Amino acid sequence: MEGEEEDKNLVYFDPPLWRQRRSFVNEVLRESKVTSVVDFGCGEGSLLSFLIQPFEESPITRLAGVDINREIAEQAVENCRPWDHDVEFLRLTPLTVDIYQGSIDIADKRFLGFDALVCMEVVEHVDPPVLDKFFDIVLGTYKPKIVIVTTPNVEFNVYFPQLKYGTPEATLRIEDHRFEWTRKEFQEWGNSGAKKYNYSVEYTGVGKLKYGDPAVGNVTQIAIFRDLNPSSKPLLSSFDTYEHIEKIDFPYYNEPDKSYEEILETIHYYLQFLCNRIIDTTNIKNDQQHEPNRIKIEEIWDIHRIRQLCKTKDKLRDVLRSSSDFTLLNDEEIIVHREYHLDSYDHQEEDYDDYDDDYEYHGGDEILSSPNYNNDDQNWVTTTTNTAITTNGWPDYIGDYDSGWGDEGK
Ligand SMILES: C[S@@+](CC[C@H](N)C(=O)[O-])C[C@H]1O[C@@H](n2cnc3c(N)ncnc32)[C@H](O)[C@@H]1O
Ligand SMILES: [Mg+2]
Repeated sequence: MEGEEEDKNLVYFDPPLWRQRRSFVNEVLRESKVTSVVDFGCGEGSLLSFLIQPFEESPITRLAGVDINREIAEQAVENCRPWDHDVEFLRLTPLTVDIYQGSIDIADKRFLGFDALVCMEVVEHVDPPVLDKFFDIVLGTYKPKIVIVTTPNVEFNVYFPQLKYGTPEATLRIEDHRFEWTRKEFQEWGNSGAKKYNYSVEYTGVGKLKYGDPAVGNVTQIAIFRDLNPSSKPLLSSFDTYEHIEKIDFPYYNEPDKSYEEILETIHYYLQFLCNRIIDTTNIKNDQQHEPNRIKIEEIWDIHRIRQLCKTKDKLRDVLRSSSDFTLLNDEEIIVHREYHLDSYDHQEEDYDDYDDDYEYHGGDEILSSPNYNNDDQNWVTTTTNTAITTNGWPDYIGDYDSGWGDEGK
């Protein structure tokens, strides 16, 4: 920018480090297609709440967090509760979140069988006798498919002058740290566990400075362990228990399957708006190529209610194929052989009436219906909007709060 000199000595991370860490973990879990995740040393639930995502974005159905500090674990419970929009826009799959108070040097039977375990910025906070048990419990006993451990990279401390890294007066990033490892130390520790319990391990990290020396590495170092022998038996056979604080059940959509005819009726209902460009779910309004009766499958799929009814895009295609009102041009587009006259359309009032109470929590037996509009009958809510408001990450104020030990890499 003109007139502004960028301060090349500034230590800040863009995006903020807390976001880089959580996003990285989320990406790895997603690529690994895990459906259940334990957060070991979960703190106030920063990662857990980040992993609570709209149903179409994440296959995770089971989350658990454990922290040694009761108050902090109770905070995690509060941060992982469903929001109003989780009730308004129901997930297609169930999701439960269990929060426990307990220490990571204790094995609890209920933690066997999870796909993934994450231990983010925790190992450097525990004393040697606790850390000594880490691999026996995590890789030897819980044996998840994938384990992600993050911890500070002490070599990066050269960028925090106040820590006097490399001098006899060197201090750690925060007082509670028992140690901060070099990359070599972290890798020796990780390799020992991987070798003992037949896991592969790869090392990476997040958080680099724009003008920093790449040789110093990332501010946060990360190990990813993957089980090479999933059929081996758990090492420990005696278990203790963490104290269960709360089980949080997310409401989800579990209406019994509807017939093709019923689904088609709903599809026509939405198509009248799509064809007349009253709602536009994919922002193709300005696409000059667009013909009114030529609709992309993606546009129909973007409608929350259609996803509830069809569950998969393939089923949506099947339903469309079953009707002579449509020709599928390819797998991605249809031609609609019907004219919709909006003036004569009679609003589906009965659905509105049911709107407020027509949902239920996981486990009940009432049928769910989550119409895809809000209480204002003029105001149609498309999934594009919907996704934006159902992203269950941190509210901004928690992001700010978190930056205390996030942005500085602590
Ligand atoms: C720096 S915080 C990290 C929290 C969280 N993983 C995150 O990244 O947002 C370290 C957490 O580890 C927890 N902790 C420390 N020792 C523990 C132990 N032995 N067992 C379980 N949690 C522990 C602390 O209470 C604290 O919440
Ligand atoms: Mg720390």
